[in-house]
Amino acid sequence: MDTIFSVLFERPLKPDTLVRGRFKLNSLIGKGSYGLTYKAKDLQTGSIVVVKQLRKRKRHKSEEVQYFLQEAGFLQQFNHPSIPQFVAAFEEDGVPFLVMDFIDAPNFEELIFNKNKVYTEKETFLILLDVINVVQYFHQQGIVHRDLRIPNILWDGTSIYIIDFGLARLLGSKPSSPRKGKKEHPLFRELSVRSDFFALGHFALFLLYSTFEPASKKEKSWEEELVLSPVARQTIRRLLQLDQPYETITELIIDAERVLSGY
Ligand SMILES: Nc1ncnc2c1ncn2[C@@H]1O[C@H](COP(=O)(O)OP(=O)(O)OP(=O)(O)O)[C@@H](O)[C@H]1O
Repeated sequence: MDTIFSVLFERPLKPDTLVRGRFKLNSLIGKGSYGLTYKAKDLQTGSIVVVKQLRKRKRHKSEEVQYFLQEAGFLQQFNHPSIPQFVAAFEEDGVPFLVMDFIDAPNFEELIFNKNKVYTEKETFLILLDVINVVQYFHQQGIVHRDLRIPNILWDGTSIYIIDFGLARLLGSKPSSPRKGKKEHPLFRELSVRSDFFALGHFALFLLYSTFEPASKKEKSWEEELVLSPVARQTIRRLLQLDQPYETITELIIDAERVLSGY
């Protein structure tokens, strides 16, 4: 039986644990509030996979289990080279697991802050356009990601990947309870395509700021600090909903292409 202690201080499964007689765990790669994530080997196919395990304290909350299964359902439904391929979803000893392909690419948080990569306006908009094409794929299926942050967007130098559909929702579904203890701008979690556009505005700013060298200690706004072409600035203003927000992704694609046509 689970004690309160074992639920609150859940230990990750040990390396070499065999889950479902098929997935051999290698290392723990993430410990979020919702689950534990491992890199593992699929002994059936020989591929490297990611195994997500829902946390004990979430297993008794039907809403959390439902969202965990929903993430599995979305991955199963998707068939896109830039989204991890679904491998399996199952329960073992009452614990829900989700398995997907491992994507061997760094995310933009690592690229910018650990590898000190820098992105010009042109590079930023080329990458942004690739991200937008993937976002368009799931928006067309009525799904919003709601967590398009730099750790969830990966880049192997050639291709973009979007991971972590844990907060993704169907447009028109019932909003879930706000995440406890998380201070976040309400626009990030809005159940509309605008929340993904808002996040893409921040994503673009992270890339653009990689070239920024502060000239003074005084903090200024991004519009004062970054040297951008007028159309790039306008696109970001609309993504951040400082000007008329984009209603559809097609309008956004047109503007991103306009930025690139200036080069
Ligand atoms: N399919 C995948 N391929 C490669 N790495 C992945 C994949 N899915 C997740 N990861 C990596 O595993 C780690 C854990 O990811 P996870 O989605 O569980 O979220 P988290 O960031 O730990 O938690 P939270 O989203 O709750 O803050 C992250 O470093 C993420 O980059």
